[in-house]
Amino acid sequence: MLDIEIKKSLPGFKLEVSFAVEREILAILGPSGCGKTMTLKCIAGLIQADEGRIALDEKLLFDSSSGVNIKSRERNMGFVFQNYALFPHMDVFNNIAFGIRQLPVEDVKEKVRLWLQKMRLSGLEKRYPGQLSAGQQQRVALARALVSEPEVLLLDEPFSALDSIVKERLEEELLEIHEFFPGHILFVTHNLAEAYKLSSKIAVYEAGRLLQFGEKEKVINRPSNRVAARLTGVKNFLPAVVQEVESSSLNLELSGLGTRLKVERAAGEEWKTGQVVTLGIRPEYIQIKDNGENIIAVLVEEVIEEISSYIIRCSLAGSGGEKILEARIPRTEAINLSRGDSYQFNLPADKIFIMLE
Ligand SMILES: Nc1ncnc2c1ncn2[C@@H]1O[C@H](COP(=O)(O)OP(=O)(O)OP(=O)(O)O)[C@@H](O)[C@H]1O
Repeated sequence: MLDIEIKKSLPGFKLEVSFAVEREILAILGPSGCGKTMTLKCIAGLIQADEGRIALDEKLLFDSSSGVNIKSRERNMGFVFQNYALFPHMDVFNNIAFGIRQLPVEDVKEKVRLWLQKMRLSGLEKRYPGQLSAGQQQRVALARALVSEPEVLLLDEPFSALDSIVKERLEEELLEIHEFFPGHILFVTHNLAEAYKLSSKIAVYEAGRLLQFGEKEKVINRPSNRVAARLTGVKNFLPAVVQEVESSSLNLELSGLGTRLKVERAAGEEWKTGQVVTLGIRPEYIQIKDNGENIIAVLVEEVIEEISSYIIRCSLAGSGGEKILEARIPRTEAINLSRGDSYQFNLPADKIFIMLE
């Protein structure tokens, strides 16, 4: 287990996070400047936290209370930086060999050969970083980080500078690496789709704080608060009042509209009749349907065509254009909508989540 508790203050910025990962891929997701890179650097020992504790299984790497601070190079971690940070004056072979240069020459050759092969770099060992494509440079950076068989792989926006085809291939390679890499992988991203595709857990950051941490399904489907919801792509928030609390569901009334909606109750959540809440639903979970439960009348405000879906912005009927809902409907659904049309949406009870704010 990699167990992390970090506090670090800089002028105008404070990072305070704690979480633990267990040999899985964790995505650290959040907007620019929220402390994602700083977290990786503290874990790697490249910068020192002011307070806290970092433990890798039984081994204490950092502990401010007992003064433990293991040197970066002794932490057994591989770090891949956003801009690859390859040594420009070294060829591919020597870049990859850098972290194991203390080993006997034959061992170095064998290990580098293995990683050249694994990362599809065979034949490029004599090239310099300036003679490689961005994707090749990133594969060298990954090989360099993994050749020393680290226990932790830290990736700082590893794919952000790549075009979508190269990025997709490298994402698949990362998933393959994970199959034979027995350690922990932490990767920083501000791309929700990438976080969801690659990780099993997601940590959502905002301004140096951890807003939510957990299984990716839970983070996506049950955001803990409005900011975490927004950061994970939820567009729809509506005020409501709890009308009835049943064992596995709740009945809500949309404030100011009187529309009743049924919501599945998540395990462990306690709600009371009369409580004012905010209801949230992701645009892709809204369906076009005019019968069954949770049908809501809307007025189309805007239709945007994307490659695979229509983004439909609507106002709730009776709200005077005040309450807006956004739906993402697959283009496989034959719809013919334009601004001003009246329509009906279905908000599935198991896809709505509710929050106190
Ligand atoms: N050496 C430093 N001295 C002072 N402030 C710093 C230093 N390094 C980073 N910061 C500040 O700390 C905050 C967190 O930076 P960090 O690089 O961790 O952000 P990030 O979430 O990785 O952002 P991005 O996605 O833009 O890389 C930012 O406000 C940044 O300006």
